[in-house]
Amino acid sequence: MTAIELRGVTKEFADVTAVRDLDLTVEDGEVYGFLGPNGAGKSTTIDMLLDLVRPTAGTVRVLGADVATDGVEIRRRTGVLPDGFSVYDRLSGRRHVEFAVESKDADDDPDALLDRVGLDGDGDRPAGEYSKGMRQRLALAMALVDDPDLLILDEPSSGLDPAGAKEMREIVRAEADRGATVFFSSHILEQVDAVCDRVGILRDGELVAEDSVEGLREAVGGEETLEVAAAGADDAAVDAVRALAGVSGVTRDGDVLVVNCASDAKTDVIAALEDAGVTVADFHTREASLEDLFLTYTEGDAVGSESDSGRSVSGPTDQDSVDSDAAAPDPDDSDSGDHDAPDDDAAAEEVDR
Ligand SMILES: Nc1ncnc2c1ncn2[C@@H]1O[C@H](COP(=O)(O)OP(=O)(O)OP(=O)(O)O)[C@@H](O)[C@H]1O
Repeated sequence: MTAIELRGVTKEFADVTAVRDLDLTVEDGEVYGFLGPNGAGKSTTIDMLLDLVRPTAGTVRVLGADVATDGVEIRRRTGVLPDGFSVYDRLSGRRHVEFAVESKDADDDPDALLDRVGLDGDGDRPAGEYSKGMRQRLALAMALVDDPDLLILDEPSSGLDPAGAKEMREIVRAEADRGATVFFSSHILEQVDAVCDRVGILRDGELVAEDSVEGLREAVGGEETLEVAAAGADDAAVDAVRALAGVSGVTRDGDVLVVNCASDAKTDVIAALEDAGVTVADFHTREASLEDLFLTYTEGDAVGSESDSGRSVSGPTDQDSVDSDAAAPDPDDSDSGDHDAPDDDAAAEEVDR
């Protein structure tokens, strides 16, 4: 069975197309890393999986059901770690987990879940005293309630220290071993390496690559990163480099141009810069890191180009938005249902983030 299936999904907010004609399939039991730079459309896609935002076009199916009509059943089987999780300051961490257990009518031991996410000993403290990383751990404990068939984690490593990020990866792997499907977003490729079966890279709302991390590496194989100290390089010089055969991306890091290119294109790069009147003070190559790989897919045309996507990128607006405080439980609201999703009749047309 497919755990997640998006077909031709587009989401437009006023003059911003956040997601564009997206086809995406995640199979049952897969760990899928959903990557992209800031503003690529990851959270919007996740909001559509949760029916917090309705697509402008296309269909969204989760766990074999239509999110628009079967939201209650889907949410019962799904654990969510939302972006920007907010806590109830005065309530203890344990009370948050208890609430998640009650809202799913489950029988998990809250202390066992707190223990699992490394919050043993902190369960009695008010969550308002928790650090950012502790809040993230708490959100994960709540997402794990009732052994969900699908875990949707939005930037789960955000705020975690390296040990916390490693523990998060171990939990993700353990959940997959149990048979759960895990879909999580990140803008850091390192965090999904070693834990994801497959990675999809989103850029300007479109899926620009989808493969295992190893497959992505192979796809850009033979590439090297050339760092050129070229203080005087203007946009025309950068464009000349970008136009060369064998060059897949150019970014600027201060006075240094970082060029992803085939190894036999290096001399052409230097020659093109010199032809453009640029004095090359120094250059060297470095091994492709995961970060380079990510940049190759997401920022290949980022330097010196006018908005090449044709997309107007403005900040979120309040237009047509509703306030959706879906992240934290409301212990005073006995009808509030799952902590991680709105009631059906409250399904938000748009989310104010
Ligand atoms: N409610 C909204 N109203 C208007 N524009 C929005 C709204 N929500 C998102 N957008 C826009 O849609 C685009 C994608 O945003 P989204 O939050 O989905 O990106 P993201 O990949 O999750 O980014 P980040 O990594 O920074 O969280 C951005 O241009 C953003 O400004």
